[in-house]
Amino acid sequence: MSLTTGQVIGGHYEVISLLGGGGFGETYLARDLHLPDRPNRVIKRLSPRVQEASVLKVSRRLFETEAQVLYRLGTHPQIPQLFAHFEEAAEFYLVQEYINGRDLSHELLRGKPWEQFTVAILLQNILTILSFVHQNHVIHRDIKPENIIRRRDGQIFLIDFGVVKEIANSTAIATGEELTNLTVGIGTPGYMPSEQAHGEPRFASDIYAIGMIGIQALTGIMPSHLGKDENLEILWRQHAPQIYPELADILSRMVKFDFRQRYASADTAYEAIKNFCDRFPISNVSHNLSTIQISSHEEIANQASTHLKAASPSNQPSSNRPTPIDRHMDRSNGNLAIPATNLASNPSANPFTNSTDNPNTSPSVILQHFRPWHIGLGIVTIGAIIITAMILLMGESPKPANVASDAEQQEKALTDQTSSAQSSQNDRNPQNSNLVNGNSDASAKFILVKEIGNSGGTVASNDNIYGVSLSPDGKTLAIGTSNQNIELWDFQTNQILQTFRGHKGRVYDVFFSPDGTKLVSGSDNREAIIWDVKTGRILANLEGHQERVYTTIFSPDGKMVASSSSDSTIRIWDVETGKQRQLLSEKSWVYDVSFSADSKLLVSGSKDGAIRIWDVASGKVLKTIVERGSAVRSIVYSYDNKLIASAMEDNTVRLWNVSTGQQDVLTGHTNEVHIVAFSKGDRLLASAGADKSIKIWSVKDKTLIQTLTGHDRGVSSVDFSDDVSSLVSGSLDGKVKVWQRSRK
Ligand SMILES: Nc1ncnc2c1ncn2[C@@H]1O[C@H](COP(=O)(O)OP(=O)(O)OP(=O)(O)O)[C@@H](O)[C@H]1O
Repeated sequence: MSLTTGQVIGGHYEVISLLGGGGFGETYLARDLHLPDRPNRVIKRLSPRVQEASVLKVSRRLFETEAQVLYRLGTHPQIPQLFAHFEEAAEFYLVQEYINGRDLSHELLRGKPWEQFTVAILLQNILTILSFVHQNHVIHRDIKPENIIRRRDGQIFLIDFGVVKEIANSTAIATGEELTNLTVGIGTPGYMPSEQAHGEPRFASDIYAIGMIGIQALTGIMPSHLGKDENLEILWRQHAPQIYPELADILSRMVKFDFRQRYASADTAYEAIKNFCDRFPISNVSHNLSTIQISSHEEIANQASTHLKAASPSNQPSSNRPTPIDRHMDRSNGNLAIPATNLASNPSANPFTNSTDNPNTSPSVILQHFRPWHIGLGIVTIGAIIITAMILLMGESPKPANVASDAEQQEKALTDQTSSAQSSQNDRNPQNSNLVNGNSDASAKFILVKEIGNSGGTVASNDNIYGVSLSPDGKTLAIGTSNQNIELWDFQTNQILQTFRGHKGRVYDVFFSPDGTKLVSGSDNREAIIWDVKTGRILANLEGHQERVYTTIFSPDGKMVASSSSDSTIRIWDVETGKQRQLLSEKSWVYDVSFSADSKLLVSGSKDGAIRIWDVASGKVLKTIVERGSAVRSIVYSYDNKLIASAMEDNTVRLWNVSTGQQDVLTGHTNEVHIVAFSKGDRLLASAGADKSIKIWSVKDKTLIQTLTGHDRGVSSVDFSDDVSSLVSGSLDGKVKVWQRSRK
């Protein structure tokens, strides 16, 4: 007989409602009357079918054993905690933590495939939990979307261990060859491999189930609707033609018919996905004023290694169960797994719509992110400002440690300023024609003067900066962050001015309109948004991209926005109406685009190496400069439109002559180059990327002037101030550095 609402069991658990019932009993939502705030609990009732004393004795022993396993498993931050177990009236009860959220079946919608890196992150997340489960000698045996709950704050939980059994044979565990005798009938068709269906589940059976969830996410097709080939392998790849073959290979291996051909452990499957993410960074883009780079592998590695550490049994003794604060901190990892598709199509599924639930916004959590070194950083920053001020007063230039000696070898740089460049600068932004052109000093160099955004904002130490953009008047700095926020900072006083909240994914790009009144931004959640800078109001949601948006830029006339995406399209939008004007189709991810000064042309750079010039009005390709080659991470028109600079994955920077197609190859970076930016007037070119350095080049001489070092991770974005007195750099290290040009 079922329990009824209001019934109290175990002396203090009051039944609220029936959540469900499986072959082993029922599951109820209840509240604990003994605790002050009467917290919700999940109660599982296991009813032995036979009430004979001898059978009950065996059942009791099994229940006791299983409860001990569940206590252990519940020490993982992504598995519900087991609070109690008891027997009442010959029935067995488990009292578990209630996970307030929705299971993944609400996100894995038919016909709505997820973006591949979102899937990769989700799989890594689940595999880290599975690693912990397997280290505890447990095969879950029923991993499916219904048994993965996403809590309201975004964290993923693996549930339904009612069917798990401890595996006795520990020697077999190491080989992955163990059997268990309590398995028949457990599992769900579609997610259950053949060996499990035949009563012989293995650790690799759980890997199969996770692989099938990945395939479901990538194809939008229910596993039971997928066919099999003559070798009984799942036929699925043709349903996800857009994904990297390398990722497809990993998924195919996870779901191999023969369990011996699957990954040997959750850890090895996890490693394979991690390596994939390392090899294929999500995106890197740049444009003519502000530039961005997304190198998700670094984040994924960090997040996942955090999970793996947490997953290690030695790190998870029950006495060390994460505190509520730990769990808050852990939430940010779960956040990344939110499917773009789902969030866009089903806003109610967004666990962050309730801002009070977002741990990143609560002062206590911001305080949690505060570290002693922030004080040190503040002192260093203040010191740097004072020293710089003294230097400027005395007309002296320091030789900071982070300015490489090659800068000194390039003393002759920054010469030969051409008047044509000056006039093109003025053409491009007439209201700025009286700006001082900082290039008149032939020996000027950039030195680090301060860092922005380290206190008072929302950026935590493990967040990444993807985009920086200086307003045309040089007073405001916009920062696009991995925590989904855009921050506006007073560039002079280093005070935060505003935080724009509205993106539901990592903000990959930010860009001011030419008059500085608007900002456009793009995110990995397919969004592009135009904001009113003064009020922070959303002026337009630019809806259409099917995958992450790498670049969002205004045309120099301020009338259009161009956006580029991993959906292999470039879209041109009307700023006034927010409507799409043009859809330009590429053959692979478009990392970056840049407008010509007259707003009539657009140059694009893509993952397959294609560099094309498009006619904005007609949407036609006017010229293909390169058809295939090294991936182009960033592309930018010079202000006089005579040159195009590109940042390449082959560690080079290239300068293309637009009329002849000839190129100069600038070498010096020791890793992928992710961004390039011309200074106004086209005398300087800044490049930066995975080698953590920023290089300043003389455009005329094609020589290296200076190398700026100091960032701890890849540099994602750079922007010159219009008067070329400052250079701002943002990095995956979560820092924004300001480099000022000083007289020597
Ligand atoms: N710890 C939990 N927190 C929140 N909801 C839970 C928790 N455990 C189970 N649920 C929810 O309770 C419902 C019933 O769960 P249960 O585990 O009994 O699954 P079932 O599918 O009905 O049975 P079976 O165990 O046979 O799979 C499901 O909707 C599940 O999402």
